[in-house]
Amino acid sequence: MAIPYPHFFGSEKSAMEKGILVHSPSSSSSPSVILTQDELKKIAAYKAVEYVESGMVLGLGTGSTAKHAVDRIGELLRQGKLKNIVGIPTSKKTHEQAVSLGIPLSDLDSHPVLDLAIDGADEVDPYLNLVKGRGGSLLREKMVEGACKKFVVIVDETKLVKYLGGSGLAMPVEIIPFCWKFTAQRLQDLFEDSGCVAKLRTFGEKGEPFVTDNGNYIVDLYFKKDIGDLKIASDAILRLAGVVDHGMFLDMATTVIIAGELGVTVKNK
Ligand SMILES: O=C(CO)[C@H](O)[C@H](O)COP(=O)(O)O
Repeated sequence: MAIPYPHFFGSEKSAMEKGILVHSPSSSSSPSVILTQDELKKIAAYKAVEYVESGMVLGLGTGSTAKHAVDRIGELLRQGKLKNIVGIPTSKKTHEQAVSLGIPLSDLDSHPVLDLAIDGADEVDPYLNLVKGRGGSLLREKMVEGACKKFVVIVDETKLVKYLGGSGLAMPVEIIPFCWKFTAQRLQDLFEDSGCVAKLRTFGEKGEPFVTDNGNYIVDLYFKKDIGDLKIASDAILRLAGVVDHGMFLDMATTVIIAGELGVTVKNK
């Protein structure tokens, strides 16, 4: 059940202190809350940071939701409320953000086991399987988050889907640049029955290929129908030479925090 915002923050006043817009219609004793999508992301992120304890080795996610969590960790370190944190960033962008906030950083070579990772997601299914990587960082995210004892996912409610691929938006696959058209075609053929269309991710007016932090390309898969058994789909993609990894994060999330219009819901595995 969702915890409504004023209750979630302790009171309407403390919700406002945290920068959350709360309206109390004079005709009603129960206040309503109007929140932007970014405010919802921030609420989920702040809730996740409550799981962080001093001395932890932390996976730092990538994207607009994870950014709020990293900012909050930096703030708590600055205030002395958290101490001895070691962060392992999941992208160059998050690395830069963490450095700017003074968060001490390390890597998986030095810290192969992490206490906790916090990251956003593009889709969350009812079994807490995820699609990630629309921000292009899926490979490092999967490496870091796969090495964590706990993986807390933070989303606003628009990310909830009945099945992965169900949003109609991209399911990213990281591939090597060599003969990318060949690999993209093989990926599309693999999911022909689901009406799959594979598109190279590009950016800018000239449509340059988007290049990941690892020097690879991303092919986005769009499905018209459910792709069925996710483990079978995952294995089939990973068997293709030329594929590095895909954005399905199966059975990895231990907790998902969902911020919605009516409040925050925490789902545990
Ligand atoms: O997987 C990711 C980046 O590779 C992001 O976590 C995902 O795209 C969600 O992003 P946002 O929080 O901006 O909605």
